[in-house]
Amino acid sequence: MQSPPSSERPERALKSVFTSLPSHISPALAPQSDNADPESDFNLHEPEPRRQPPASLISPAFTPPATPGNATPNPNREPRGIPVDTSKSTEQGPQLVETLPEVFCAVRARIPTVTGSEMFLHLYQNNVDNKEHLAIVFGSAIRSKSLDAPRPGETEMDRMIRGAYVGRLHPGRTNSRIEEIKQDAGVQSAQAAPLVRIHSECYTGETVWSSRCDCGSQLDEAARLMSVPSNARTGGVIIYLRQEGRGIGLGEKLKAYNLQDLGNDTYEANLLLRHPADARSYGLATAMLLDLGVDSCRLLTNNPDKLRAVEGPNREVVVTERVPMIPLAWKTGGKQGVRSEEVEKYLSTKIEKFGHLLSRGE
Ligand SMILES: Nc1nc2c(ncn2[C@@H]2O[C@H](COP(=O)(O)OP(=O)(O)OP(=O)(O)O)[C@@H](O)[C@H]2O)c(=O)[nH]1
Repeated sequence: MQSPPSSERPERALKSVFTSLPSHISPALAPQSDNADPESDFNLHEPEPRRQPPASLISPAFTPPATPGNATPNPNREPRGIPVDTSKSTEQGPQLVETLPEVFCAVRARIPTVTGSEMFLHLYQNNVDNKEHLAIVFGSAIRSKSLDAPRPGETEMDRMIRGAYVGRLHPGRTNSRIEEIKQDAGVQSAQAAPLVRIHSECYTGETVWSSRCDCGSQLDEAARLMSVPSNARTGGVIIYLRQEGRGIGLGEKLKAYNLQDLGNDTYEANLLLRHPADARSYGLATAMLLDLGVDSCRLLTNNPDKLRAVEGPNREVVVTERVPMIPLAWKTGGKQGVRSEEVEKYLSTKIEKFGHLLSRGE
């Protein structure tokens, strides 16, 4: 069932949630008016404010993404891309940032993974928050423009230490070979659209084994798909955004979990805490993709809001295909992935209330 556009959903849902508030929930939690509370960390109708996030939203200093899973669930049944043309969409989409943030890749390093595949971890800084957002890049042809650009006064050793080199580092190497960087950039522009996943940080699902959601196995599966030969040819990127708990932060997400144990779903729990059902934005992802030379992509997602939001306000990045993100437990008949009563409810809520493009038969 297609749910209403995201911009209409919160208010409508608020009414039904608050008219049926259980007696143990304080009426103080209810919003004071139809508009978002000006004191609130988030406003449903305004673009994300350009200021330092409150302390409660700052994620732990570094939450490393889980290493990719090492088994192939079903190599003969990889999800097939579905062509999309978001420019023809008549539905009201998600709220978009007006201008793209500025991003800057400070450093990258080669990371060999436990599966044997290799990726380059790119650490980004930006002008809208003080978090270290990451791009996990599969394949050597996708390169960051801001990383490769020469920096004043730097030596060849400086360049190699911050990862602005081509090929591989080895003991005794003395040159980052700037000319080859330019050649690589030319090759990149001729390539087909790479597979892209925009992943939002989930400390509970990726690090401390939570079975309330399938975020950890989604991250593993995205990394696995980027390494299969058909995708390895185009290269792949996982943009890892530090917007924990759909943007409400870890502390608030833990409160939401307690509200879920009290009988609310993930959607209602956010509203009871006076947050939007989904407080994320994707302007940083768009800007990071552009910095990586990716102006069209095949996007691995079921989330219709993400599909349009990642393109940016002026369709700076075009999504040519949507590749479904099928839960690993469904795909493998429960042999891999997350299985629990909670994750089933989490997935049902995504479909029924967030309008995710996923059905039980997949
Ligand atoms: N507030 C809140 N956030 C949650 C909950 N469960 C998971 N999350 C967060 O949801 C985010 C994961 O969503 P994603 O997998 O990136 O994206 P999605 O909207 O589910 O869409 P897909 O691309 O189809 O997976 C992470 O930031 C998690 O921390 C929950 O119960 N409440």
